[in-house]
Amino acid sequence: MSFYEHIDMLAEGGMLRRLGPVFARFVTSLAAQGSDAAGTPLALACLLLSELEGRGHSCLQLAALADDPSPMLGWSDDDWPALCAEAGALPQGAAAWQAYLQACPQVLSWPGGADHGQPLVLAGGRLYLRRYWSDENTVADAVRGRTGAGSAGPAPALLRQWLDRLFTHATREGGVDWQKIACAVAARGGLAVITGGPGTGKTYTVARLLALLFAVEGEQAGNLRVALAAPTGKAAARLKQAIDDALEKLEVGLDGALPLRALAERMGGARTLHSLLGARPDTRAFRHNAANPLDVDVLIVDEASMVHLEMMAALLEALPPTARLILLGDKDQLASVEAGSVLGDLCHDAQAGGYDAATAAFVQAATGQDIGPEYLGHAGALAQQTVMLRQSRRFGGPIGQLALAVNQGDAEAARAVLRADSAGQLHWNEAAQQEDMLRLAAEGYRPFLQLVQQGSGGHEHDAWAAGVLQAFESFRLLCAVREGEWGVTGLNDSIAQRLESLGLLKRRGEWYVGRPVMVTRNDYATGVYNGDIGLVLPDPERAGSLRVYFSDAGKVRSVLATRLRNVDTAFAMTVHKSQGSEFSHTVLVLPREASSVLARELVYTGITRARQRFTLLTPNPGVLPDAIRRRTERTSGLHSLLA
Ligand SMILES: Nc1ncnc2c1ncn2[C@@H]1O[C@H](COP(=O)(O)OP(=O)(O)OP(=O)(O)O)[C@@H](O)[C@H]1O
Repeated sequence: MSFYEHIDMLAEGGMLRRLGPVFARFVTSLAAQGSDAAGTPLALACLLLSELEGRGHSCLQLAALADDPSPMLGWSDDDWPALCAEAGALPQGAAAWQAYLQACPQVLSWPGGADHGQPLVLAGGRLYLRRYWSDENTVADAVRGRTGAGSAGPAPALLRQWLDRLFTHATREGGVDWQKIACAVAARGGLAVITGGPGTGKTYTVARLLALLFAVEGEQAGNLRVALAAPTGKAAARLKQAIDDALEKLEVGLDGALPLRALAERMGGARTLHSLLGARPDTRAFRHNAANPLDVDVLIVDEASMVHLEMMAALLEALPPTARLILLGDKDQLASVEAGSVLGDLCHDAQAGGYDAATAAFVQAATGQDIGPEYLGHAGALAQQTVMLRQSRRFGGPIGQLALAVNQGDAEAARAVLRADSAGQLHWNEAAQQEDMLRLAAEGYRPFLQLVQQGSGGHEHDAWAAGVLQAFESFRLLCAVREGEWGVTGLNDSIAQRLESLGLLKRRGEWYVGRPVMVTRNDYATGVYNGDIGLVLPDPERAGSLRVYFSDAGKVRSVLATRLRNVDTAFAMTVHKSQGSEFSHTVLVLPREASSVLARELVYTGITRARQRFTLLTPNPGVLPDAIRRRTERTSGLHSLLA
């Protein structure tokens, strides 16, 4: 078999993205040497690069080409050696690959090479698709510009005066109040990254930061343009609600010293990043960019772990240099579905701290606190603007212990927590059958479906729909994979069948009352975005017609069902798509077979979606320790660019 026949066959069999062979042929053909037999080392590199891009990596380390990337790709042991043999004489080792690629006319060697718009870029021992190379540089340049020397903020004494009033709770974080430090640090620069697990007070902190920024503005506070955003509508709505509530309480706590409620009202709603940047149909370009920047002084972005590289680059480009950016998120969660692991890369030093003497002195002056010696060091400028919140206020119980054990990669501890008595908060069905899953789903979805069946009963239709949407949020079934016996696609169908057999649903064709749907593609005409979740309910205006109801920044919005084209049923959804949401009872279903996608970050993200109850279903209990031990590594050059 020839190299190209082999890769076509792998693509046919689903082992490779279909794009890979097409891309490999396209790039090799550019140098007019592209008969199917020629240029195969480059074709091999393109194939691997395309495959990795599809799995969220922003580039390819040449070392991976020189080694066997099969474990990273989850391939069988035979395919890579076979492809290498078919590709002919290959460069041996990373240095030889470097020399070979540098000589290819399709590759821009950076720095130093002449730029003719080549599709590939070789930089720092990494091979990139040009787009990601450019995005990584945009992000790195913007981060450097926003964290470099010269960023001046209000005087530490002024910060101290307000911070002492805003943080009146006793310090509980082992003597260091990281929340207060986060506020001080964020107030002094053009960029701050605040990371922490669920319930560590990211929103609590950012509400106080806003109050602080308003306070130091004095009489000009009303002119401060603040924007709140998140990758999904749901996360945006949660952020807005939490900030409004916190500012309202703070105004009372400060005896009216700051008109925080009025300022919160002026801020307006929170938006998705797509809508903030002005996404347009049929183009990747946004309405807001460097030439038409966003009209903001402070931008707060929640759930930043979900923001992919391309979006972060677009956001930073559209942000005026004078504006302050605050990124909030949990660095340990799954990275974005699309390429990049931006928050993880930005938080490289967050755990260790690495604060230098200047930061320590500033923190002492602005908060009255000493950063413990264990957190001092010489990390870079970004680390000086990064704070990790370390104590969970909401997650102290068994769910929190489980999340911690998983995050630390301690499979034994995770098993022990799961098996211990947790007063009903944790449950592990170690040898789950489909029937167990169906029983749980019926029990979990019954309350919302009963509300649906009761109908609005003469009440205001939108208020009723809001209640149904809220009831739907109390339970969710999350899967690790899409396909197979324990994947989203099959489970959705079986759950719908079960609910129908129990008389909770009446399915008639694709659209039926009570069907939860997840939008799978941005649709600008109807204003729904990838990841939005809605419920199919009757149209109050037209008998027999159905609408899909979405919760949008605290309000209810609906779209005629037949206008939505790209949706999936969402009784079961992937852990990836559940990011940014929390449910009272979350059920995580792992598949029977271990795989490269089944990793620690996925299990951690699944667990931390649970507010009060977490149930784990494993048809094969052995996959759990395996998943906890495996880390998802994403290749990216961002950390090196920032170092
Ligand atoms: N310093 C504090 N003192 C008292 N209560 C606090 C403090 N910090 C946070 N809380 C409370 O703990 C709970 C969790 O805080 P918050 O919602 O801000 O966490 P979070 O990190 O944003 O969580 P998530 O990632 O799940 O959104 C809230 O009820 C909040 O009011």
